[in-house]
Amino acid sequence: MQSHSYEVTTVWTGNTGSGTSGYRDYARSLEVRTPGRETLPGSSDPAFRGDPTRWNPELLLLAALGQCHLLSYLHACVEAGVVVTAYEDRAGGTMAEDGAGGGRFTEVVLRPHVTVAGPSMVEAATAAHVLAGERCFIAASVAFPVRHEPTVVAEDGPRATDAAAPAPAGLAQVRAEIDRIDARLVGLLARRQEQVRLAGTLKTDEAAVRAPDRQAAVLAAVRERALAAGLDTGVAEQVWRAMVAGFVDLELREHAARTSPGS
Ligand SMILES: O=C(O)C(=O)C[C@]1(C(=O)O)C=C[C@@H](O)C=C1
Repeated sequence: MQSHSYEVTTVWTGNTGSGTSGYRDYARSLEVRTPGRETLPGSSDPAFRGDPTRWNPELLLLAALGQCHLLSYLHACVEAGVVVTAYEDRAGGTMAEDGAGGGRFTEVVLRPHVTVAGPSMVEAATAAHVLAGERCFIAASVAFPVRHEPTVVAEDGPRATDAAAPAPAGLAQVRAEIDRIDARLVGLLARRQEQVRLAGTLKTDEAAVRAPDRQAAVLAAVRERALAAGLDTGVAEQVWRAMVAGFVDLELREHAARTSPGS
């Protein structure tokens, strides 16, 4: 498992001369610094004597969740073949005080408004928010629900009748694109094969190689992804069944070679 480390420096800049001699005697100003970035002016929420022109921790928490969802979402859209052309999120959060000096966020709602290149992408673009929500590292790290109220629209005008739109592609052009996609798929399958081979070396017998439960889990996951991406689930299932059968055969051949007498 890969891990990543982060560091920021937070410096209080609000000593007005007498330090924290009294609740009203100091400013809440601070600076958040990290090498190579602009310094972020921070403060507390104005409800707690903060400066309304600076970033408070509550806003930064919303900003972290909003950024993280945006970035996870764009990636999920690439995988789903969805072309996003604009994204704007208006996130809101509720923090409740507990009456004893503490408090906690009870909920954050993200309201991303997304524009995609064409009407055929709207459904998959809406579904991609679910995957993005699951993958967002920051949402996965907080102890309150992060809800999504997304809206997705397609860019104006039916593309095919758009005067500026390119002429419909001929069969040769379409086939050239299919060939390019196939070339990428072959590369991905070669990478998959490496991992499958590795898995095979970690298995002790034929039953473990066949692993029907794992095959069912792979198919179920692919079905969900296909639904989210707008890929026909029947096509996805046929392709994956055939592909996994091929890899099981490969693993069985290699397993037999490893365990045959004299090998
Ligand atoms: O996950 C594994 O154990 C694999 O070996 C990979 C794989 C696959 O191609 O997805 C191949 C053989 C198993 O029957 C199950 C799944």
